[in-house]
Amino acid sequence: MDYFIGVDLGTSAVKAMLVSEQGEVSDEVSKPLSLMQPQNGFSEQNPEEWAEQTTRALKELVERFPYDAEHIKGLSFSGQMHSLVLLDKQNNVLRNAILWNDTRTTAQCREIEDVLGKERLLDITKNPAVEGVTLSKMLWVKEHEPDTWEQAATFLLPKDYVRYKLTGRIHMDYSDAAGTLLLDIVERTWSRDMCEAFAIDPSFCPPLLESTAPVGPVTEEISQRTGLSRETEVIAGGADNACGAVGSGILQEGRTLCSVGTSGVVLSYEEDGSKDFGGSVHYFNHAAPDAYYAMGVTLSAGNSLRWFQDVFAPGESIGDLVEGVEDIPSGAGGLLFTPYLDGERTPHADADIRASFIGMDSSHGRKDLVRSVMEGITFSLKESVDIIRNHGREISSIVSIGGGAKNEAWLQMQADIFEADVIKLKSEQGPGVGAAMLAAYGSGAFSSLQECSEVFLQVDRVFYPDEERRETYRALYGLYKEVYEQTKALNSRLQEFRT
Ligand SMILES: Nc1ncnc2c1ncn2[C@@H]1O[C@H](COP(=O)(O)OP(=O)(O)O)[C@@H](O)[C@H]1O
Ligand SMILES: O=C(CO)[C@@H](O)[C@H](O)COP(=O)(O)O
Repeated sequence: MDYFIGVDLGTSAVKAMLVSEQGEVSDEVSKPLSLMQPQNGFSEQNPEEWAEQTTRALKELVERFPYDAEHIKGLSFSGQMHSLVLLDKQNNVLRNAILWNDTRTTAQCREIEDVLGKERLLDITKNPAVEGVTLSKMLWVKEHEPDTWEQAATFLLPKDYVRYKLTGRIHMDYSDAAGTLLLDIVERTWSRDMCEAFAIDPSFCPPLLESTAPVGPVTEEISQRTGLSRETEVIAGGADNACGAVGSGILQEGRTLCSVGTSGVVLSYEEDGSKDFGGSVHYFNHAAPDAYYAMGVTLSAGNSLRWFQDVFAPGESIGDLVEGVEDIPSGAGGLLFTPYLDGERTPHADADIRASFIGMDSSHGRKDLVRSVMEGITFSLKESVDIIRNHGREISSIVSIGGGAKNEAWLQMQADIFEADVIKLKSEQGPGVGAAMLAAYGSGAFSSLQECSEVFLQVDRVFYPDEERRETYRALYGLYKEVYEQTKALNSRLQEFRT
């Protein structure tokens, strides 16, 4: 039997999964990644750690593989989006990567809008200038670390750097390039207008390819270190949300995805690049050929729960922390949480807003707070569902993936709040499964991703909205939305006290 490996380079961990040609996940390895937050709004990781932990994960997976490594026919990648890796002429890393959830670049976002005008920016890139996008991070380095910028010869995104370390070849696929704000997403070329406007030499941008394209074998050194065969096809891979979409069967119009990882996203398939969301959500190239998707992003989704566990339940697992939330009534006894721990992206592109608990009283226990964190994250994602619905998409069912989909009470909450059926697949690791599917299709095991999805993806359970809870949540959602407006000015005034 043939096997395929999907590597998902997330923010909290790199996960490698081995999937058989019949779509069975036969093994998984996860290696944690450290996050550096040296200052309020800053978020960085060391690219060498990504490469090292990925290599370790692959070595473990291959060591445990009971057959000859040549049975592993393909390997591909899914990676956290936008995070900037700068390389010098010898392809050495020049500084820590500035991550997708780093919000230091508000001034650079306004600069991008001022230079181009919002309309023209949307015409070219289809996306707004938000702190997450890679171009704003480049401009920050240019301004604040000119010596580093001077030495920079090219840039990569996280999984591209890992793939470079494994194969010795430099590329970027369209689905990830779309998140840089330098790609003309319809023409699928680096935008000459964007590069010229910000004095970025076209040679700085890596060669582009399809997510499904073969890039060559792993190097001899990596083959020695991991046990991987040099016969295994390495396939380019894609942005984690694009891979999540592949790994959840979001391969035709009308399909929608919700992911709760470190970030949270709601994403809907788009057949072409012609729809106009006016920059209210992202519009990116899919990892599936010739397709797109619209996507809203909650910056601190799973991260809000992880933060809560870190501060109030250190040493306990998130699984233990969320146990029993289903016994707490909807609305957590009048408690609302807004998940703006690191600012927000959709629907409020606001780096200064911060999180709140509203309505806390002495009857509330820890479980009430946990439920309200989960509800607040879900309300935030509902705002993205609404934007996509308001642009004419009917959303009656949503596939739910990411670490958050491990908890069934949360999936029920999603159904009640989104007012849609929520589908749980056999594996909640959409990006990893999607990367394995790209590996399988890209190495020739299937004639299309659709065909591959019919073999690889199986529904485990469907959660249906409950009428009574839906009504409760409708009322609470109205109040939730007011919290942003009511706390915005207060948060601006608190800014000077942040460290
Ligand atoms: N048992 C669980 N129940 C609910 N949520 C969970 C559980 N385990 C992890 N999570 C959530 O999933 C998040 C991690 O999801 P994951 O998809 O692995 O993220 P990433 O790809 O960003 O590394 C955590 O931050 C946490 O909030
Ligand atoms: O910034 C975005 C999407 O625009 C994030 O979704 C990142 O892609 C990180 O994803 P996770 O670590 O949460 O999977």
